[in-house]
Amino acid sequence: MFVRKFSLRDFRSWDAVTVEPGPGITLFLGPNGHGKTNLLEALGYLATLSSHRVGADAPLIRAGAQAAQIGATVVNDSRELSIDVEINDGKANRARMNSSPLRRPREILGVLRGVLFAPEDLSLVRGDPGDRRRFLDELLSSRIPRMAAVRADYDKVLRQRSALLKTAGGALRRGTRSSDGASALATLDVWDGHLAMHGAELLAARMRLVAELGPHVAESYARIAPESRPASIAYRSSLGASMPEELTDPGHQWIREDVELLEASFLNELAQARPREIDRGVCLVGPHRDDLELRLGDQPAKGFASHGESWSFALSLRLAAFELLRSDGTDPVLMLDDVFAELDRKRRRALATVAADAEQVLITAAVTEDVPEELNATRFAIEAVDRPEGRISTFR
Ligand SMILES: Nc1ncnc2c1ncn2[C@@H]1O[C@H](COP(=O)(O)OP(=O)(O)OP(=O)(O)O)[C@@H](O)[C@H]1O
Repeated sequence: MFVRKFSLRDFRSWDAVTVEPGPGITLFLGPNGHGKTNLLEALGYLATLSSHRVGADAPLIRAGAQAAQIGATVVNDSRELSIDVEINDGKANRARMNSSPLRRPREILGVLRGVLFAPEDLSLVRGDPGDRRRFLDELLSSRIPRMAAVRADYDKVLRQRSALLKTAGGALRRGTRSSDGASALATLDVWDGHLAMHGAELLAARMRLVAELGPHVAESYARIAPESRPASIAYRSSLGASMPEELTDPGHQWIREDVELLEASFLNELAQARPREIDRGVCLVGPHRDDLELRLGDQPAKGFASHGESWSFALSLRLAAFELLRSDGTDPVLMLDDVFAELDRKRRRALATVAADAEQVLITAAVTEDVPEELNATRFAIEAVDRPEGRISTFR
């Protein structure tokens, strides 16, 4: 797969630009802060509907503008598809495919499959579980676009159920069964059912993903840091003792009934956790509480891995995602945001080997010396110029 053309309007520091990168390697060069990462961030947004740098959409809209637009024409197996997204300030975003409006932006997921590796990825190793859950869910939605809807449904139920837990908890603490509290308790069972249904589907998909990703992570890490200890990953579920043990075996062959089994286990764990949940007013069980455990040898990477090991692990996770998407039959677009300067010679070479072989690679760097020579690239020089409307990025 490759992006034949992409256009931005009022995205970050870009007012209007169209880029035709072509397959192979493209290098975006320019001084710090001149708008290189903004280009990859925009493509990353088309691939995942989120930024790898910020949680909210507002900073993506150019200062002074009302909306940002990102569009791309993607070539996959000689078939072209165009997608575009309008990011709005204060109202819902909109998306189109081949110029036809879509009901929901998430319907474009899966069209552009990309793997973006950036300095922020250190948080995959050192950050909160939420960063790792996001990594898994974005990869899931890229491989199985329907999973974005499952995640959205789960989140919706989670919000409703959490609100109910607070109402129920408040009523019980006051010692009176106000009508609000009583009806909250009565309807919790129904919400438990919804949460377990969507949650089991998400959980099963994540567990299968981790089982498939594991060997790729171990292999990538061994290639990047052969002198280090072996790297492994495991899914840590909040179902605790209710989790059926056979499902945790990475070699387990999943069948439809396994999801039903997970759903029953989920309900069981919810029943046990209910007094604690009502007491604390939060939902303590489910995929929103889970983590992807990263280990080096027999130690957790978080808190134990050195800076270099953490970088290698983060890179291995992204390379594993790349290999997994590739094994599905399509090379994803590989985006490397200012990462070579952070890597030592050996790790640069390992990354360069993968990049040299990918269908399309988009790289940002401050200077050409940062990029390994073997990545012979088409180059675009970027600079920011001061205009009455602000500092705007352009191609030199
Ligand atoms: N919403 C926005 N509106 C206007 N300009 C913005 C907006 N968000 C960010 N910028 C500008 O974009 C620039 C940063 O761009 P970017 O992160 O792409 O830099 P870069 O070239 O990748 O730099 P580095 O090499 O340091 O990573 C900054 O000058 C910042 O002020």
